[in-house]
Amino acid sequence: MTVDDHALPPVGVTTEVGRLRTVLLHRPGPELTRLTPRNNDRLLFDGIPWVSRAQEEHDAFAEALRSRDVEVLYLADLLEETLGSDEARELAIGSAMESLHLGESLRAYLSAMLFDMAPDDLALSLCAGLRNDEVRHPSPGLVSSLLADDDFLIDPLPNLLFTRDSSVWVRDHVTITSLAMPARSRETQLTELVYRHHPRFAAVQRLHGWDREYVEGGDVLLLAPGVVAVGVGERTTPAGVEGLARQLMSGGIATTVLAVPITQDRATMHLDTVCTMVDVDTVVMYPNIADGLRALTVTTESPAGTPATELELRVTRAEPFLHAAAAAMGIDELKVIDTGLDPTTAEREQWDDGNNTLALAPRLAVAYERNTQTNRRLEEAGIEVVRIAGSELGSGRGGPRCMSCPVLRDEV
Ligand SMILES: NC(=[NH2+])NCCC[C@H](N)C(=O)O
Repeated sequence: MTVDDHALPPVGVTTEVGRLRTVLLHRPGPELTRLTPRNNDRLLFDGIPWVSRAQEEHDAFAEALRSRDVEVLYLADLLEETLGSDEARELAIGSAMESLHLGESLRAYLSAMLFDMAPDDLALSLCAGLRNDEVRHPSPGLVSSLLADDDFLIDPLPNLLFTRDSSVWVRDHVTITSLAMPARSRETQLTELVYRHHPRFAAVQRLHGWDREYVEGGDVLLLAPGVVAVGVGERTTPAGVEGLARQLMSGGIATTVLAVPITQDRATMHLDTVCTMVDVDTVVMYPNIADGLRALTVTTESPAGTPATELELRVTRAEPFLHAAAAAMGIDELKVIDTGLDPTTAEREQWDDGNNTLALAPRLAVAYERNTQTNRRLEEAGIEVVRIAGSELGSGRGGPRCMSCPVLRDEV
């Protein structure tokens, strides 16, 4: 099949705040029903969400975007469409069957069973997982007899909800990230599959990959065209930021990468849990860290086109993040909206993703309604806030930015 590139919908993102045109979301589905008090920590949820309410909240989020002319793509739809191809189906099943828990007989049986499934059922099994007692093996072998009924043969992926983390668009390239926590590592096998095999993305160039150094999308902030900040902490590793910087610079997609160390802590797992952009020169930032955040600036003298591994990188000493960012962006000052909150309120609202806003355009951002004080301060600073409910969605520790992967934004 040859693809006419011109017929494909446009893609590309150069900043955090250009008018949002197309976004990738994942409507929470049956994978959330897999969460129990015994597995929620391992699966990176802080509670057990009420699933139907989480879906209502998510539908309202999607509707808030659509009503502002944003095209909403759903990961499950793209995955199902992708799995129509035998090649994609084989790859998807092959990588889901790599788990060492399975053993040869069960692996062979399951692979055949999955291959016979219709694309929608297969997509469901890959996302919601498969339990031992859900497989009707006519003569259960050693492994399925020894495993408990409720052991997962394919682990569920409740964090698919946070589409921000599993891919990042930088200009017209898509970065397939590599997720650090075992509970999430399969997610990027699925995003890579979609970007590789779905006809909509047939002309798109991919960077990085699910099997490379850890880089998570929540750590990546497109400060300005060609200037990318990358948080380094619990998720993205030092080697991850170097790997990404090399590819962005080799491809001529970025000229400067700021590596931003963040505390290795659940509350600050990604840079976007403490800092997001709401205008071309303005961020909202968790006040308890605003002064302490630092950055190393990475640039290169090697010309674009130099192979990523051969690029000579120049790295500065760590300096205050706000200075480094402004210098890299070529502006006098990167403004911080001072939410002015007392440390306890700030800590509570940061935990509930108060700083995790999704810009729909300069000075227009989606935020969880529960963070009343942060939102009031944003409005006082002239930011229009689109409030959404997130009492259930937030139990996975992610806000509007985490739950969205922008695919197309206007340039600013
Ligand atoms: N970009 C983000 N801040 N994503 C939040 C991800 C939350 C998810 N439960 C995790 O722990 O991985």
